[in-house]
Amino acid sequence: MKESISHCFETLKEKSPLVQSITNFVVMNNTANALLSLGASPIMAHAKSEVLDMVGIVNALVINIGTLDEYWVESMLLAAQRANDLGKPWVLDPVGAGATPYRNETIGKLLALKPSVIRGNASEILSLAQVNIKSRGVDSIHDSGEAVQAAINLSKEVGCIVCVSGAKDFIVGGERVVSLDNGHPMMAKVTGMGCTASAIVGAFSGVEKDLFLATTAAMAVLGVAGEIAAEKSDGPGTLQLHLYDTLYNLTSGELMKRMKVEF
Ligand SMILES: Nc1ncnc2c1ncn2[C@@H]1O[C@H](COP(=O)(O)OP(=O)(O)OP(=O)(O)O)[C@@H](O)[C@H]1O
Ligand SMILES: Cc1ncsc1CCO
Ligand SMILES: [Mg+2]
Repeated sequence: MKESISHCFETLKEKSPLVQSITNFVVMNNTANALLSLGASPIMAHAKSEVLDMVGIVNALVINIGTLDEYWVESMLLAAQRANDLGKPWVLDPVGAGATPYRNETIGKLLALKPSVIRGNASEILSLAQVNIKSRGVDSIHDSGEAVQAAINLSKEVGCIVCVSGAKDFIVGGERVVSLDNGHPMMAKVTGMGCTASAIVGAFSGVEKDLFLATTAAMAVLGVAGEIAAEKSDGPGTLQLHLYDTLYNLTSGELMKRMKVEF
């Protein structure tokens, strides 16, 4: 698996996938910069007048409901349907799932369109799997390990790959589960680190057809880059900056050496 992940990483650098994000106002800049540093090419586009054409030219689509509103939700549904029609992968980041009825209703509509990959924190994945939980905004109040069974159920129900992020990241494809033990607690103190994770999952999905592998590779790269960056940082501000530099300079050798992956 480590070799396949490393190969995926090389392919991404070589192909520089174009990734469309319909994402939230908070993280547009962070995620675009992270994708560029990694070697992918970001485009943020949500106008209903262009969304169908845009999905036509990109390698993957990421839909993140962080700062959703009525207009944006219509764009998201149009874009997801278009990606399905064209057989292109799309990633759902269900930010703040469970926090309000409007978020839940929107997530229901997006789930009906069957995302290729769902990436969320533990509280969000528990909420999507309809485990009756309380959620408190965008930050998880559960450990990722608590949401693994929910992720398995969700993966089977929707027929997609599910990633639960947190101290450990779990990637689930039906009965297959992989865990990654990289990263650093300070990563949770930079806004939109999870949104960046989802964007990177989009980038890998744009170059690797095996979406279980693509998702695992994406989370391994962010985990490894995050922990290297954290070692050089005094706090979340410099972590954000060091993350770009680390993504830019990361080699497949360093990735292989640092990656802690378990079945
Ligand atoms: N305690 C931790 N230890 C190691 N890595 C962590 C920890 N918490 C988060 N991470 C890493 O941070 C990244 C983002 O995951 P997180 O679960 O915090 O996303 P999120 O809650 O959706 O974030 P946001 O909503 O701010 O975008 C992942 O790569 C994850 O592995
Ligand atoms: C803080 C915040 N609020 C809506 S989206 C977002 C970014 C982290 O998910
Ligand atoms: Mg999130």
